[in-house]
Amino acid sequence: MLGATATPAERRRAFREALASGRLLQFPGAFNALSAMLIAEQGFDGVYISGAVLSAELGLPDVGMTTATEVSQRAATIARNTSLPTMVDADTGWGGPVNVARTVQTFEDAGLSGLHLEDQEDPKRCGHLEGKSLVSTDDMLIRIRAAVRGRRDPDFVICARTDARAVEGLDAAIDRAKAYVDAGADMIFVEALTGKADYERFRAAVDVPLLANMTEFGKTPLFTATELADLGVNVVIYPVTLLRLAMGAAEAGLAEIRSAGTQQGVVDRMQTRKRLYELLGYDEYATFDARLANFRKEES
Ligand SMILES: C[C@](O)(C(=O)O)[C@H](CC(=O)O)C(=O)O
Ligand SMILES: [Mg+2]
Repeated sequence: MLGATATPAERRRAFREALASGRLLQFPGAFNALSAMLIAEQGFDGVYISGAVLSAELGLPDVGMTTATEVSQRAATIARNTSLPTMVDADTGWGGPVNVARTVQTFEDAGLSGLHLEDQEDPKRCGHLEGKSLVSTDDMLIRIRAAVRGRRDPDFVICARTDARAVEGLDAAIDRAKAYVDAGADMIFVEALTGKADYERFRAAVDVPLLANMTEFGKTPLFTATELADLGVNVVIYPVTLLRLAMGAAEAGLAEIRSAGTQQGVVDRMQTRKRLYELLGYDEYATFDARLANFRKEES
């Protein structure tokens, strides 16, 4: 009830401890607070907050048009409603070094547990599309150092994403990742790898936690959790999965109403009112304030 029971500091500590355990942590992407609550209820390790999803939610392509304020407000709403650690996509950090430092502080204040910054040039794009261009390694090091300087809670995780695999090749991507770690990155997001051999090379070369992106319709095969754990990956995100599932169901439902003139045929695919109320914890609110108890008569 009333959102997270753990403080942001406790969640950051828990995230650090979970990372140190070496086991694979699964972070599905939440498209709103309610989906984050579902992720927690289903026993996942954390919640990912995707730039692609937030831009789509605003009706925009994922090309860096969102503002730090828009993302932090939405991220804060999600973080407030889960006791799990939350990782947010900070794209290219929204500007130069001082902006990046401020971005880190904004996300700390928003209750997040960590963020990732990528080495693309603006306008950035989805890491699985063609035509990406990167900033130089030196410029990315400036970004990372600025993020580290801005951080006030040492448990806040600063993850550096490299998009270099698809642009400069595997060796260059590994060299960049090592330099990013030397500059203070706590974790490396290895974007758009093409197979297990790529992960093996990264794992052997880099000794901080690795994050794998299991986005659908991209360059990376959809490896299972067991496969990723065997590769030594520490965090796996499923960034857009819930949005894609929900939008697929919404499209089918709208088509059904248009063709049948009623939603009756798709009611059995819906989350029921009862499940929604369970997830939102209506009963706990009713216990907190007896005047709310009459909500409980709904059974379907
Ligand atoms: C992880 C990602 O940065 C995101 O914003 O969720 C995207 C996901 C996607 O577009 O499928 C990415 O660039 O991989
Ligand atoms: Mg993104």
